[in-house]
Amino acid sequence: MNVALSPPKLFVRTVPLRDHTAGLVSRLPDETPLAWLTGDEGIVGWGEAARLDLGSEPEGTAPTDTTRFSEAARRLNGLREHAEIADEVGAAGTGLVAFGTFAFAPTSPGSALIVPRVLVGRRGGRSWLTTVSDEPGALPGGLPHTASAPRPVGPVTWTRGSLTGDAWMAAVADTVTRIRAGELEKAVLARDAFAEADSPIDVRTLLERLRLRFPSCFTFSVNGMVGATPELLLRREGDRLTSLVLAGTRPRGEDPDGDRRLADQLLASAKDVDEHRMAVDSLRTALAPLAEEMEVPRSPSLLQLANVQHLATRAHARLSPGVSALDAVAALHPTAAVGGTPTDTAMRLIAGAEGMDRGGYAGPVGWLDGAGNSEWGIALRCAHVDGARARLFAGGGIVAQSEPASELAETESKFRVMREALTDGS
Ligand SMILES: C=C(O[C@H]1C=CC=C(C(=O)O)[C@@H]1O)C(=O)O
Repeated sequence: MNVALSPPKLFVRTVPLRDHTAGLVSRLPDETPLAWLTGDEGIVGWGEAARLDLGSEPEGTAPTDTTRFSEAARRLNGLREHAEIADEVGAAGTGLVAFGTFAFAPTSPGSALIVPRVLVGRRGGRSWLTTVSDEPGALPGGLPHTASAPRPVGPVTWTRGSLTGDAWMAAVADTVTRIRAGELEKAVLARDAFAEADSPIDVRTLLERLRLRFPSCFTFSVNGMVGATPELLLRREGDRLTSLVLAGTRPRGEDPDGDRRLADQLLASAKDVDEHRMAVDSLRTALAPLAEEMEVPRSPSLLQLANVQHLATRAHARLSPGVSALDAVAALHPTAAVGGTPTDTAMRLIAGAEGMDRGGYAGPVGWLDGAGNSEWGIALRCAHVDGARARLFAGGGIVAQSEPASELAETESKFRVMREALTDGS
């Protein structure tokens, strides 16, 4: 684990921004853009006023170890205590904001919190600009640059992932056998795929395509992880927590009748309802010790996206005094929508069966401000983008009735999100 040096003193200023016309993505320069967007709203940032890299734990560490989250909280508090903040807006996402991404497994590298030099936000008809400087009085009152236009991605070459389709289906079959033998109830198995463009991928192009095609999802870019996830691990506003649990999937139909048939099948499928129930149970169990009140609907509803439809449960809770967003993230991750049931057994199975390290895939991704407001998605429908290369991820929940070929098809539907973002219009 990194040992924190004395945190830098940051001078933070948030001012209202009068120009509401420009889209948030169009504000971004092309280098290492930070983003959390829902449709036209959200926050974007660039530059690094502070970067907290959180180390990985040694092999053999318990798969549910939460050191990276407590380390993040401790170091972020250090930054906040030293910061001088002048916030003229005072809304969720103003003042000292950090974007973050956490690895799925405690032993994987890549967890980091980043405080951008510049942040632009928009929500509910208000826009704001936050600038972060190391010197008092050095804060610009307006936007410090004009962004260049996003570049098209160009031709992309695809190569297969860590496992072939057949090897991955064999891993699913083996998992089903272990589930039927009573070793566990559910495990979520994922696969990867690689794309290589002929020049560095402009993340802003991906962000714009993703937010337009998936306006109800959370389109993100943090530390190389880029995607549009439908799954909200948690939103914290004051003492209120909201979570959107997803598990259970069908593709979208070719026409309205076919689509409705697939939706009805999903809602009536004992296999999918059971898979979903386990994800909701894992949230309820993790949240109970942190919450004074909890409201979790008894049965799931339907969430339809451009590529797939899911069983969905929106849960609400009032957090007990003193429970921070990162406390809740540490408690909730990994839900059984990305891990399994029981969690520990599923995490060990995942580490052995997938033939790859998930990195930030299926880990928490999001942001938090100094007032405790925060949004964290589960990094799904995403890729790790590094220069001209992108590594895509997709997975599915495996239960006793799962069939390897349909699970493989489901991962293909989920890969479409990033495949199309990388190839649309080129
Ligand atoms: C693991 C993924 O999706 C999860 C979220 C929604 C539905 C899921 C499912 O039906 O298997 C998964 O639990 C993924 O997109 O890679």
